[in-house]
Amino acid sequence: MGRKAKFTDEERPKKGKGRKDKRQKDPEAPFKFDKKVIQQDEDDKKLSHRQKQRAAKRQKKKEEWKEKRKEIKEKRKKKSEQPSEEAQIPDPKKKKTPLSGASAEIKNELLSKFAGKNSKWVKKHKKQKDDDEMDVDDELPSGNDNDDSSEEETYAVQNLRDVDSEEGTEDEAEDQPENSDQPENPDQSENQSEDENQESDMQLNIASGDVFTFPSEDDIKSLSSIPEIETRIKDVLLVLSNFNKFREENRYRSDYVALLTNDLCKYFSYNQFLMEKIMNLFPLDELMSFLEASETQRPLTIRTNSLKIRRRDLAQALISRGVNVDPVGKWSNVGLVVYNSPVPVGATPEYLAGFYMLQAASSLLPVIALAPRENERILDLCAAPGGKASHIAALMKNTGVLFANDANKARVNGIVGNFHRLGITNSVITCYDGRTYPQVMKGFDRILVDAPCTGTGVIAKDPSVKISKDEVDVQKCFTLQRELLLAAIDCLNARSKTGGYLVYSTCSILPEENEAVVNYALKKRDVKLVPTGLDFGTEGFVNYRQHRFHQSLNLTRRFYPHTHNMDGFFVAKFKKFSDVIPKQKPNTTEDSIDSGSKQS
Ligand SMILES: C[S@@+](CC[C@H](N)C(=O)[O-])C[C@H]1O[C@@H](n2cnc3c(N)ncnc32)[C@H](O)[C@@H]1O
Repeated sequence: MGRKAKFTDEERPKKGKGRKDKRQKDPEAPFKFDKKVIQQDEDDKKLSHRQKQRAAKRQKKKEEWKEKRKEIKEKRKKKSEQPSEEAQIPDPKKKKTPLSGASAEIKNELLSKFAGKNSKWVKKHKKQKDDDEMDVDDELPSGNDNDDSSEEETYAVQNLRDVDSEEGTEDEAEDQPENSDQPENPDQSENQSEDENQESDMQLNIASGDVFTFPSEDDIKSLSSIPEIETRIKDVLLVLSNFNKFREENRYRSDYVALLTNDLCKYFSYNQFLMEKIMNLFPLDELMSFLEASETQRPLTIRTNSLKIRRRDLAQALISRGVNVDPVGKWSNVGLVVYNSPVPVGATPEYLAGFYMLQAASSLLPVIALAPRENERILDLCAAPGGKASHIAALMKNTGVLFANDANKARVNGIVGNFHRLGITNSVITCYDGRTYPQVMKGFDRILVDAPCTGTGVIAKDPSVKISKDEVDVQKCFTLQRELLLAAIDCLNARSKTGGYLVYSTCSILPEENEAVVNYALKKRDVKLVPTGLDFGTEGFVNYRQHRFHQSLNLTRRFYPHTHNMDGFFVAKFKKFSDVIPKQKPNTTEDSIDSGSKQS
């Protein structure tokens, strides 16, 4: 591909205005041109109040960035004058990422960053391992006094496309190639200094070496080797990291984004639909972290069946068989991570005796949020094969009644088998379409809706998701999810003395299946969101691209493989106030968001 064009730090020659340029006004002009004041005045007249606020915010950010970049550059310069041994000796312990092996220093910098978040988690976890006594084995939920919360990283919804859309439509952005260099992700404060470091590193690389030249159509078509794609991904990431500086003349951000999407699809074997969905969710560096984390399965975890054994005793029994286990974290008093095992963990005598259930760490979360109590009447609407339902039964200490339902007959057999093995005696297992459950039974104190979904949070477990999902699948899922959620709310007893709570969860990371479904229910029933009780995880989206959800959506929680070292997961907890069905509002913008028609 046509590489080797060199960029210098010098100003680019000013280009004449193209056709589109003339048509569109330039939102960045106040920060860019010499005619600063005049332009500012002009724009002030044209911009709305909100646009002006945004512009002012962006300018402030940009100035801060400039200052910081300067500082970082100086620091780096000093550092590079005294080369450290560390920088020259490769660390053999460093995690090998799927993108390792490509040539540029840029890539190493980026990669060390990608691996960094998980390694932080791992390190912390190791430290916790020492601290976390095996005898933290109360039978009740721990209340999630989780130290992991300090590691929690909140990410802005913004990403490449959002940066564009903040300026207006994507088309508008395309029309203004000169000015599309926004400070990326202004809300992403936690990652900002890391990003700055990274960017300054990349700039130094640029100053000293090759720079990416946009490939021709033929090059794109003919390119097939993975290392070449890998290098190009790095190059395009670099260009996008400082678009004004590194872009090619007459190339728009959208050209690079399209190229990146195409290459990421090839490199990670996704269809374009899902890759675009994921790109909409994360800023660039986080996108890479997510994609890489989704290539590796999360650690195997098991849940101690507290009806039969204490976690400490189970751990001892397994350790004596050579199974290396550790508490999953302070947030759970029943979860154990299995590091390695000389025997199949699903066939040990302890397993057959019902001492534990094989369960992903993420699947403990909705039950912790549900917080079942003894002697309650609880429904698990989509229960098969019974992982979460059996956890609920254990927390109920086999008292009260647990209704475990699933629409799939074959899968219901799985519930029966597991409940027998685990010694659950307080359950009624049913096989109904959950949407019809209000006609079967009502008046539950608590309900779990662990809804069927696209599985975009568990790509590592089921890589077929990468190529098998399309828009229709997503629509089918969120339609069913909405119906199941409304039916479940109708089954809930608003006057329950102990409860009136419902937890909605999915193993999808798509807002269409999560925040949008929850937002829909908030309008259709007399329910409110309450805190999940999970003090780690990332807040659910209140703003997602052009969509605006109810403010309380920040009480929901998102979990990601790259940030929490668990499958991608979503948890929301509702409290029901009455059986009143709110009057249908006339169609508003938000209604169209809820209908999913605007989801892109
Ligand atoms: C994510 S899985 C549930 C996993 C389960 N909660 C556990 O922890 O083991 C979703 C389940 O929903 C069931 N399902 C799909 N459509 C349903 C419907 N209309 N009513 C009830 N269950 C349904 C599927 O058969 C599947 O078992």
